[in-house]
Amino acid sequence: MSAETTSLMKYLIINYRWVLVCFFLLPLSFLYNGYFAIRNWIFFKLSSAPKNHLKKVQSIQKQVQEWNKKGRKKKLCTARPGWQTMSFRRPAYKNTSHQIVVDLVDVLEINLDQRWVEVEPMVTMGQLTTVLNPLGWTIPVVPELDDLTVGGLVMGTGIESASHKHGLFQSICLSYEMVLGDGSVINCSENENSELFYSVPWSYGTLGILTATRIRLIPAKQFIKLKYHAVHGLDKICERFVEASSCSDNEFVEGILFGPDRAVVMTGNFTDKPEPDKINCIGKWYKPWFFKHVEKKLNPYYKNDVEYLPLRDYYHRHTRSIFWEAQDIIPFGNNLLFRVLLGWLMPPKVSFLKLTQTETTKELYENHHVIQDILIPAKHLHKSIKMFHETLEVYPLWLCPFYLGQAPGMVHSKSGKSEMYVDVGVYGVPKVLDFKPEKSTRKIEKFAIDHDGYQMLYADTYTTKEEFRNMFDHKLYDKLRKKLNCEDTFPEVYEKVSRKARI
Ligand SMILES: Cc1cc2nc3c(=O)[nH]c(=O)nc-3n(C[C@H](O)[C@H](O)[C@H](O)COP(=O)(O)OP(=O)(O)OC[C@H]3O[C@@H](n4cnc5c(N)ncnc54)[C@H](O)[C@@H]3O)c2cc1C
Ligand SMILES: NC(=O)C1=CN([C@@H]2O[C@H](COP(=O)(O)OP(=O)(O)OC[C@H]3O[C@@H](n4cnc5c(N)ncnc54)[C@H](OP(=O)(O)O)[C@@H]3O)[C@@H](O)[C@H]2O)C=CC1
Ligand SMILES: CC(C)=CCC[C@@H](C)[C@H]1CC[C@H]2C3=C(CC[C@]12C)[C@@]1(C)CC[C@H](O)C[C@@H]1CC3
Repeated sequence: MSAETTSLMKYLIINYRWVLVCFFLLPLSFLYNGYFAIRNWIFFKLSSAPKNHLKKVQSIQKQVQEWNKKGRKKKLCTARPGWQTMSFRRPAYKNTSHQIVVDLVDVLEINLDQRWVEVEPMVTMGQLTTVLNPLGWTIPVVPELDDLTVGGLVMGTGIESASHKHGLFQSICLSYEMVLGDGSVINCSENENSELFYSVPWSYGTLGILTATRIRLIPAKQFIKLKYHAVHGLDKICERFVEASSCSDNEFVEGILFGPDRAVVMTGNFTDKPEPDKINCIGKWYKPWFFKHVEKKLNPYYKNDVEYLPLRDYYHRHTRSIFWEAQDIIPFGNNLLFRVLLGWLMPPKVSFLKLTQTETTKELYENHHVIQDILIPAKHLHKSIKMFHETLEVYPLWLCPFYLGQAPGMVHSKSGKSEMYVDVGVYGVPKVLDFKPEKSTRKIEKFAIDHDGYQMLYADTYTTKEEFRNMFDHKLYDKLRKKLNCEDTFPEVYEKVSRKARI
């Protein structure tokens, strides 16, 4: 192909990706989701899920036992296709691993007396809210994006705007059922095999295969009363955000920084008594993208600083626009006409976007786009925002507070006492002229390490193995790896998440 043709192709792929997305990926996403909704519903009406679970776990045990009999030639990972995982990259290690089929996609039991729900690891956040919310219950932390799986959230991490109260996703899990490298099944919780229980989070499936988990339930009301606080000036923004995060009356706290000195801090509470004229069904297909709606609150003209959002609309408020990523995929996606005509098909499935992205798209995102979540003690919030501005100048920034306790494991507060942390989510095109993926990311990683912080590992990590072990506490993890003979069974976490492990 001539150079002119190649550059024309690249131009079209980059500037007209929306054609593929709107005419193919949106309808396909709708059909795919529709199929699974019906399939789930049938399985639950038949209440077949709980009965099948034991058989499905035995099939995993059998796969592991056969792998053992054949001499444990390759290390284990799940057979979930790499294009389906909620991260920009694909796991390269799957091609050289022994893949275990983990077909565990169901909600098993809802125990309202003891207030827990038992789910299989491939259950998604969308599935769980569909099930629980109509019953008047919820899990305390509901990570955004429908397609996040419980297994991925347990083995990696999960966060949302209730995390300042309830912690990261692993803090709401009561127990895990796992198949170990020798094919045995083990249960762990705070009171049973507790060292394994605390080692599972952030272990990325390198201690065993998760087959079920019990998650705490709390009563849910049908609306969230959401207050928008427009704040100007970085000092005031940090002060207001940290104050809101520390206020126990707030059940939900979130911030969106629209520029170095302007933000909207949002505080929310459950309610069943909405003021009718202030109900905003923000999840409706024709409604503006949530972050765009929030941005308008910066304008003093928009007086309405209190709204009532239906619960599921609130939980998935960023899903339709994939936070603010959809604007780089469908630039006119927030246009009223588009929303009215095609908004009901949004969002395109992240996995389909990943499956269909060309080398050109990938290169564009690699060199001109950042997707990172850095977890920093709240006392360093001001410094971290300035660092992000100097290093990247990407806006909006997502600010999500979370309570980080002292529990042992790879991620815990490093100050000797529980403290408030903030997830600073950076998703977008850097405006700085000297952005270089590796150099800029390593600068952010160093800032995190130097300030007792962490990096979410769905994102690219350029840390060396030594820096990685410096960021994440491997003491208990190494002990369990040895105790469970994981050395020749599962790769280490670093071998699954490092930049070299993903393509
Ligand atoms: C455990 C469970 C899992 C579910 N998972 C999904 C899902 O993933 N996707 C989806 O679209 N809908 C799911 N549902 C929703 C279900 O299909 C109903 O729409 C929802 O439970 C509303 O309940 P109901 O009041 O109509 O009565 P029913 O659903 O008939 O439930 C009455 C009671 O029976 C028990 N029960 C019902 N179904 C199950 C089951 N499958 N397993 C165990 N106990 C059950 C529960 O205690 C429930 O409260 C689930 C429901 C339950 C209880
Ligand atoms: N709001 C939020 O909190 C958000 C979080 N995220 C990120 O997305 C991630 C989840 O993505 P998702 O696609 O659901 O997960 P993935 O499929 O990406 O899985 C993440 C890791 O968990 C391992 N894993 C998953 N299921 C099992 C299991 N049953 N047994 C053993 N190991 C398992 C995978 O191992 P293997 O490679 O062997 O399959 C993989 O290493 C989270 O960790 C989080 O970092 C992204 C967006 C929002
Ligand atoms: C809230 C937290 C903790 C994280 C949110 C992360 C998400 C914004 C990203 C996780 C995976 C990302 C992918 C994309 C956009 C941003 C995420 C959803 C793409 C859809 C961007 C376009 C590419 O072509 C494919 C990407 C797949 C992963």
